[in-house]
Amino acid sequence: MEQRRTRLIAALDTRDPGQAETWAAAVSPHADAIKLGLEFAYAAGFDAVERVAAGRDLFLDLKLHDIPNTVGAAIGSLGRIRPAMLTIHAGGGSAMVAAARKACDESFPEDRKPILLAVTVLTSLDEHGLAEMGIKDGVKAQVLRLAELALRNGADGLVCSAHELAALRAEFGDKPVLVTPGIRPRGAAVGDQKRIMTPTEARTAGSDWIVVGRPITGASDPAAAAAAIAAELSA
Ligand SMILES: O=c1ccn([C@@H]2O[C@H](COP(=O)(O)O)[C@@H](O)[C@H]2O)c(=O)[nH]1
Repeated sequence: MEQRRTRLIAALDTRDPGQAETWAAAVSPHADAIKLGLEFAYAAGFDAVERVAAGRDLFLDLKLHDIPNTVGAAIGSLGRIRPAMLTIHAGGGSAMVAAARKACDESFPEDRKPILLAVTVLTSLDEHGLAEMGIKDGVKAQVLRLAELALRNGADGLVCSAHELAALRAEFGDKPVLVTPGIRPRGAAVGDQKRIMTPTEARTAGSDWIVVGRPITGASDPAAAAAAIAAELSA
C-alpha cells in the first residue's frame, strides 16, 4: 500500500502582522500551508489575514462554535479570504455543522471551497479534562462520537490528535481529511498540549496534515525548524 503523504501546516500564532509576514516568508519554502487563527485575527483583523495569506494556502483556524444561523453567516463573510481549510467545533451540533456546510457551498466558488474541518476534542484536553465536563467514557469515545456527527452533517474532515487516527481510519476509512495539532518534535517543549506525537509518529499513524506552532515560531531559526520537520515527514 502506498504511504500517505503527510503535509505540514505552520501555525503562526502572533498578534503582530509584521511578525506573521516574516514567519510566513521563512517557513513557506518548507511548509505546505500556514495557519492563522484567533490570536491573529482578533488582534490584526481580517485585512491582515488576507495580506499574510496572499499567495499561500491558508488554514483559517477560527474554530467557529455558535448557533447555526450565526456560524453560517460568519462563514458567508469569509468569501474574500478564501481559506484552503476552515475550522468549526463539532460540539456545536448537527444543525451547526450542516449550516457550516451549506455556507461553504454557497459562499465560495466550486474550485475554491475550503475544506471544512470539525474540531473533535482539543489536543489540550485529556481524560481528566473531559471528565470535568461530564464526559466519562474517555477521549477516544468522544472523538469518535463527534467525528460521526460531523461527517454525517457534511464536514470534509476532522481535527483530532494523532492518538485517535487509527480508530478514526478504522471507523471512517481513508476519505475524511485528518488534521493533527499537538505535534512535538522529539525533545520540544510540550506546553499546554496533552495528547502529543512526533511528526514521524503522526505520519505513521495516518495524518494528512500536521499542525506545528511553537516548535517552529519559538525556534531561533524558524525556517530551519520547519525544514527539519518537513524532512522528517518525507524521510
Ligand atoms: O485541538 C486543537 C486544535 C487546534 N490547535 C491549534 O494548533 C496550533 C498548535 O500550536 P502549538 O504551538 O504547536 O501547540 C495552535 O495554533 C492551536 O490553536 C490545537 O493545538 N489543538
